[in-house]
Amino acid sequence: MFIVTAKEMYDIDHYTMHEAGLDGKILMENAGRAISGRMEKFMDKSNKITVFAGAGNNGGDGFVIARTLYNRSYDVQVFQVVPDQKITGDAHYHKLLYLNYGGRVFSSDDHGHLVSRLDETDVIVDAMVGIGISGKLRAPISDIAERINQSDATVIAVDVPSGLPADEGISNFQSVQADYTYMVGAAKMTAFLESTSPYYGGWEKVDIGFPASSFPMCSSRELWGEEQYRETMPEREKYAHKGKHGKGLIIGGSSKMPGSIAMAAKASLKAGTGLLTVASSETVIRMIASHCVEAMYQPVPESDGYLTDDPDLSVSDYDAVAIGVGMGRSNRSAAAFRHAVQDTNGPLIVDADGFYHVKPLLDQLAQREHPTVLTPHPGEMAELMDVSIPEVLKNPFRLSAEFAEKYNVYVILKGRHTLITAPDGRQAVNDTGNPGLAKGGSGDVLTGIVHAMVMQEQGIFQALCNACFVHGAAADWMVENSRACHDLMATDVIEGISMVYRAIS
Ligand SMILES: NC(=O)C1=CN([C@@H]2O[C@H](COP(=O)(O)OP(=O)(O)OC[C@H]3O[C@@H](n4cnc5c(N)ncnc54)[C@H](OP(=O)(O)O)[C@@H]3O)[C@@H](O)[C@H]2O)[C@@H](O)CC1
Ligand SMILES: [K+]
Repeated sequence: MFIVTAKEMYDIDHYTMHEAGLDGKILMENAGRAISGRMEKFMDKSNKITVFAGAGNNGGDGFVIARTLYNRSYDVQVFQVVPDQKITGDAHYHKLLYLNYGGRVFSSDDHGHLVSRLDETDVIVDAMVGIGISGKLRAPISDIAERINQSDATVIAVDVPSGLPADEGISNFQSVQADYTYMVGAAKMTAFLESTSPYYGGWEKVDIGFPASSFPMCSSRELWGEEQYRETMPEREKYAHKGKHGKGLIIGGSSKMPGSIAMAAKASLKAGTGLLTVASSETVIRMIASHCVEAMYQPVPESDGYLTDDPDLSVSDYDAVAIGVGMGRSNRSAAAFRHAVQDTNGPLIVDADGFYHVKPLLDQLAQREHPTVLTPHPGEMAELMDVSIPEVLKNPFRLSAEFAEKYNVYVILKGRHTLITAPDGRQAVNDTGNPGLAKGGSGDVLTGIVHAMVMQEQGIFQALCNACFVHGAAADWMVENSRACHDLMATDVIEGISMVYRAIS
């Protein structure tokens, strides 16, 4: 499923109508039919349905929904939230059809009727404003949005909840709070932002006949779910040997944080790494070796509990190197970090305290011949980019793309909707995961899975998307079967990896 901005959606729309030749009235018919069909699955004929219709094509969708349900004997009333003369074009055509079929349209200025109808309404359809919004919701629609939000009825939003644009970057907004949103044709960006996604309620995309080829032409952003995982995840070959699945190195750990690297190592092995070496101080290795007996261990010198550089550590011998987990922010480790950046001869994954060490080296990353992968959460991303955390949360798509392109890195911006970005601008939002993952250790486990995935045969971007998918799906499996979000531990997620591999292949 593609994720679009308003401009991209209008480009898809323009291509469909002017290149492919499908009439806009038919697109609108398809949108309204698809949404009313979905609504019928949870409604019965005793339900009273009230449609709020605006002037644009979003309102036009509302008139089709009203006509379709009215024609199937539902109790439907439409409240028009703009004067008659504002309804033009395809929306006007569908308003007339609705009237010709015998439907009735009321003005939302008739407050008495509006209030009494809302009192008896079971289902509200919000078709006031769609992706054509500009600025904050204006009166009288803003007042109606407030009334809708106070009502006990189930609120169904058409395309977006009125008040939300498709694009990221907003901070001052007022929106309808939907129970469920039917997004038309493609998912909209704001369905994945921390501040705006709750207004969508549950959601799904409805297909209305846009040509399949128009989406990749206009957007390079996808939602990554089971379908994409199944299509791209390589199968384990029957006669493969351990060398075929990657010889990996993880560097990190400090005496105060020995567990992080243990979890990353375990997750890497569980996710498929063929041969794994863990480079850390002897103190750390003593603490963790019995917890991950399958790994090999390479002691490096330490100072005051932090690892220091070992010039003899041949990082170039490994297929992929992950560095940073549990490493701490001591300058004693800076040389070890530089060593890894300069000499790694394959994908390099940087996480956690690694960001502190990588910041002065960002220009060097841009020169690396092999992929570099950074896996920050929003706080770390803000530090890397010298912006505020709210700024990252407001513009995750744009900032990730700018950073990835500037420094030639892949970025995994972690969060409820983890966002994966390639240096060439491709982006994917991971579709799995649950609040149980908001816990210490989750990131270490993800680093381990990413480390394993980049060594399996698949494109690097797909590898990162699949790593995020498996991480979230492992957590989902555990929460569905044996844990709750409250007690899910990072080590449980490692166990869950097996279940994902067994269940989905
Ligand atoms: N062919 C397609 O693309 C398809 C699109 N489809 C549907 O069309 C939708 C896009 O339609 P669209 O472009 O007509 O814009 P739309 O969202 O109805 O908004 C425009 C209206 O909003 C108003 N308005 C603006 N800002 C406002 C504010 N702050 N506060 C209050 N009002 C505000 C603005 O008023 P004005 O500024 O003109 O006075 C104007 O009346 C899309 O989301 C999908 O549902 C489907 O039918 C399938 C095919
Ligand atoms: K809407």
